Amino acid sequence: MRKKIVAGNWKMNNDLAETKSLINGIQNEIENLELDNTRVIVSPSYVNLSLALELTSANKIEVASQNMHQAKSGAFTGEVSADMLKSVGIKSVIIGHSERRQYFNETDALLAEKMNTVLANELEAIFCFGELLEDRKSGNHFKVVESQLQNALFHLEAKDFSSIVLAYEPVWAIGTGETASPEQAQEMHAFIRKTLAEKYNQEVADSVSILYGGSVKPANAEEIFSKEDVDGGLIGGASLKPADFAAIIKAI
Ligand SMILES: O=C[C@H](O)COP(=O)(O)O
Repeated sequence: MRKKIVAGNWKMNNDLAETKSLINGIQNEIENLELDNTRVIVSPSYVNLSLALELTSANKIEVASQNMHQAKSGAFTGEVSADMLKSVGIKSVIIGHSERRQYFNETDALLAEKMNTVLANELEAIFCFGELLEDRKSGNHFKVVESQLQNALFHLEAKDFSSIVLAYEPVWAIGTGETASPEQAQEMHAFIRKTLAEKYNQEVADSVSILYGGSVKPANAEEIFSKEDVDGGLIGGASLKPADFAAIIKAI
C-alpha cells in the first residue's frame, strides 16, 4: 500500500528560533494522532536542518532538504552536496520545485542529473513538476507534465521509483490562493499514474506516492486528499502555522 504523506516546504522562511518554535508547535499539535501509514515531513532551510533533525529525532516528524547540488564536491560557492546532507542525517531531498526552475533556471536536464545524484547516494527525492498557467489555458498541461517526467525521470529504472515521491504542483496554484479543484488534481494524478504504467509497469504506477501542491489549506485539504490518486500534499504557506499544518495532517 502506498504511503500517505504531508510535507511542509518552508521555503526561505524561519530563523533558528522560529524553526524551533514551529517544530515544537507541530509536534504538540500532532502528538496524540495515530499516523497510520502516513508520513509527516518538514523542510526547513539548509542552515536549520541540523536543528530540525535534533528536535524531531524522538518523534514522528521527518526532515527533508529543499534542494541539493548535483556534483559530489568542488568549486560551487553557496551550494550543498548530497554527502553534506547525509552527514547531518538527511534522507530526503526536494528536487525541481517550480521556484528552483523559475528563479534559478533549473532545467529538466539539470534535474535529471540531480535525480542521478539523489539515487546514487541512496537518498529519497520528492520530485516536483507542474504546468504554468499558460499551459493550462492552452490545454497543454498533460503534454507539459509528460515531458517534464520524460526529460527528468524516465531515464531511470523501475526499481528507482521506490526512492521517489512525486509532487504535482501546478505553478498557477502555488502561493496564489487558487487551488486546482479536487477533480483537476485527480485527473492529473490519474494521468501521471497511467503514464508511469505505460513507461514502466503497473506496480510502479500503483506504488508511487503522488502529492498535490498548490494553496492546500485546512479548508480544502480533506476534499483534495479524498481523491483516489492523491496521496497527500506538499504544503507551502499553510505549513508555517502549526494549527493549520496539523489540520491538514488530520485531513489525511
Ligand atoms: O512546495 C509547496 C508549494 O510551492 C505550495 O505552496 P503553497 O501551499 O504556499 O501554495
